[in-house]
Amino acid sequence: MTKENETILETSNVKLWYGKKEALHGIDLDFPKKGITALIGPSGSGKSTYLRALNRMHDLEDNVTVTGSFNFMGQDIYAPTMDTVELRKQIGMVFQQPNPFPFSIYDNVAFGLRLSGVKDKAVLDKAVEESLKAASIWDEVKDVLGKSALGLSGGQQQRVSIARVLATQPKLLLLDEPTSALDPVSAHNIEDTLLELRDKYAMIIVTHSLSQASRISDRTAFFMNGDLVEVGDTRKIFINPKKQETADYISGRFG
Ligand SMILES: Nc1ncnc2c1ncn2[C@@H]1O[C@H](COP(=O)(O)OP(=O)(O)OP(=O)(O)O)[C@@H](O)[C@H]1O
Repeated sequence: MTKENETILETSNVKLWYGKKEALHGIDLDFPKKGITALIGPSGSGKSTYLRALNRMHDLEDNVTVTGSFNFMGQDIYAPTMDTVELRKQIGMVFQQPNPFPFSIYDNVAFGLRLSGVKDKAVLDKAVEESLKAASIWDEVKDVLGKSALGLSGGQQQRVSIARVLATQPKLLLLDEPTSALDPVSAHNIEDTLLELRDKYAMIIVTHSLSQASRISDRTAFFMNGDLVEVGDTRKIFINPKKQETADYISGRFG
């Protein structure tokens, strides 16, 4: 099997500058087609900066320079011809704050498909139902699909945000601290949802919670000061890391 059959995304020598400040110093990191990779590390280590580079979120900011290679299933993410709207359908993002649009639950989930020109009600109905089921929130909202998503709890809003991303059939999900704004029960529900999705999707999650990383991720990458210190099987990183910095961070000696 070639490497491309096993990996969904290969990044190498990724550097990123905010103005003149170099925030990423040459990250080499690949991701398998299925399963969860957690990005951990102290505040300011570059986890979110790296994550946001993967679906070109930095294009929306001034004064950011990105270099390096980003091979997403044979496509160069930073190719000048890349359609970033299409890219973000394939590489969807879930943010720290649940961010439903001020529309009905149904319209939130159907949003991306309608943007792609899908008008057939039966197709939309099916996609909305399947996405809400996959995000483990169908039973809670199936009778109120016409109501505003803003009326839901934070945890429910976050699962609707996940459903909205899933509706466009992404290959890779980026999750930037998706539970840190939620109460513990809602956070636990999101973790369960991600575990349900891990056999179908590649997911990359930035988390400050080491216990969350150890509970849900298959692989863990440890970032520090804009460098990738080490990446490997989560159990190995937590039980027997190769690098002293990783061991110090895992054991709570800093960060
Ligand atoms: N928009 C920005 N402009 C300038 N510098 C930034 C910007 N965003 C992040 N940085 C800097 O880049 C570095 C990496 O930040 P980043 O947010 O990626 O770290 P992080 O590991 O995700 O941190 P946290 O865990 O606190 O979210 C930090 O030094 C940060 O101050």
